[in-house]
Amino acid sequence: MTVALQASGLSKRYGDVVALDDVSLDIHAGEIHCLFGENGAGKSTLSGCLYGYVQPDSGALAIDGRPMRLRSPAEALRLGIGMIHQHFKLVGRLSVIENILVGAGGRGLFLDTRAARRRLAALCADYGVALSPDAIVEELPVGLQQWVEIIKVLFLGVRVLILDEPTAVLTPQESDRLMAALERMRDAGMAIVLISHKLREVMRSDRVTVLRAGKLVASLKTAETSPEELSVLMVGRKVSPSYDHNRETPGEIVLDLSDVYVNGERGHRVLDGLSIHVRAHEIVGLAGVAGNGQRELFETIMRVRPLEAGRISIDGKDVTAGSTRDVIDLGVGHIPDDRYLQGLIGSFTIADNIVLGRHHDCAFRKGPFLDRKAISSFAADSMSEYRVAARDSGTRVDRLSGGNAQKVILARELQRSTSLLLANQPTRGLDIGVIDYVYRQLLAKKAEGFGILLASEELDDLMTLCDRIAVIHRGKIVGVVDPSGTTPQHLGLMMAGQAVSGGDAHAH
Ligand SMILES: Nc1ncnc2c1ncn2[C@@H]1O[C@H](COP(=O)(O)OP(=O)(O)OP(=O)(O)O)[C@@H](O)[C@H]1O
Repeated sequence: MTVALQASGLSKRYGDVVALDDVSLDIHAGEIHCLFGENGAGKSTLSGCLYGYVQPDSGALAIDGRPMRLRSPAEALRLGIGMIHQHFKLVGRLSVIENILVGAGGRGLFLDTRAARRRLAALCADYGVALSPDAIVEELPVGLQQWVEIIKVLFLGVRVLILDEPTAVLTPQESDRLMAALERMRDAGMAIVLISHKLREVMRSDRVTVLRAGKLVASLKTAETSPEELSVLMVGRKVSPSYDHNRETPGEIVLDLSDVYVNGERGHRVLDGLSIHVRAHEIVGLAGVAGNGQRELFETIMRVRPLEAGRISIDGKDVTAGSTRDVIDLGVGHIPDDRYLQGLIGSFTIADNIVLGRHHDCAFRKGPFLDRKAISSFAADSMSEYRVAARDSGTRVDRLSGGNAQKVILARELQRSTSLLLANQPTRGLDIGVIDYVYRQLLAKKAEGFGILLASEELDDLMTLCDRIAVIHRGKIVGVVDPSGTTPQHLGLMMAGQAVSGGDAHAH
């Protein structure tokens, strides 16, 4: 097998944090190579070094056997190395073909539009993607936007493609399609580097490299390892948990939406007569393909969006005309699906993010002033409880790894809520050890008497945790199922609007 990309002795520090510690590995052509490891283990830093985005403090790279220094991503692209990031780098208001031409033009290639359209059509046919060249990128569902990114890079003829948690934003069906496409690229001789936290994807790779605390702990042929061995290598223990599912009788209704109609920014219906309720001691799942109104539903409950019609009450109080502050004051916690847009202020410290919205709390004030000492010590306790890996609570949140940033939101929202928790994709980007922790936290809150509304594109989350699962399609609840009486396949069909189930969102 030819080595397409070779790293030797890569090390990188950020202040006191050793993000990479003397890592050497070979990436072969014709191979899907997974990078696996806990949140903060160094996967993004390593892939950044392979793509010229991060400059290592020491170590070397060789491409096709020739020593090379990658000073920038543009240089990496010129040498045939492309990367797909978690946050897409597309121009939303431009069309698919315009985005592709911008990418190609940036590399100094002249491409006439007709030839580009032909090439786009051929690539779409090859990978079975239905992408119209004139569609406006921001109007496309996330799964297709990701394909624009991928095709933009394939246009440049890359031989090494690095993908940073590409399936985190995809439905199970879309993830499957993407994995199949990566296998085709591999079969065509490309080298694929895939960062993933999902064991079922990792097990589809050819080789897996496990990182722990910046060190390479193993580089194995996937066929010769197992999910159990990988989780032991990754976190130092076996993670194949079973959860205490206390199916107590649900209590009072803590959240009640009836016949809610909401319009989006462009005047179109985003919630279309939606009704759902959640009781105390109950976790209600919300299953749906991204973009079917989940985010709008959470924002509506948080009173960020105005209602056209309908009623919302929380803990028996009508909040239809209320404000976000009113909702927070009723003890509602909200874990949003986009941690950087809605959940955190990147330039603030961990401590300031953990007490965000609670600055008036007397526990954090000394007369008219903020009690910095109290805030720091509360934040330090939260960090150890939620295992946020960072030097101290004065670290800026935009310096954290994705999973650790998510833990900061969880710490804040789980601690400040008292009755109702709204969780939208709470496990996105988390490693399996942390997911296990989050599951236990949510079940503990349920046992305490919380009502929880949980949206997740990970059907495993819903099947494991929920008492009922409501399926949302085009802004409506199209059915409610008991997780023990359904299968992921049936849920998938309901999510696509192709199957119905008995019951409505008000059924228990
Ligand atoms: N720009 C930066 N400044 C300071 N520290 C950083 C920076 N980038 C990364 N780090 C630190 O380096 C370590 C490795 O981070 P990295 O993002 O590579 O981890 P990861 O394995 O990709 O994690 P995740 O699975 O959570 O995305 C972490 O402790 C992180 O906080």
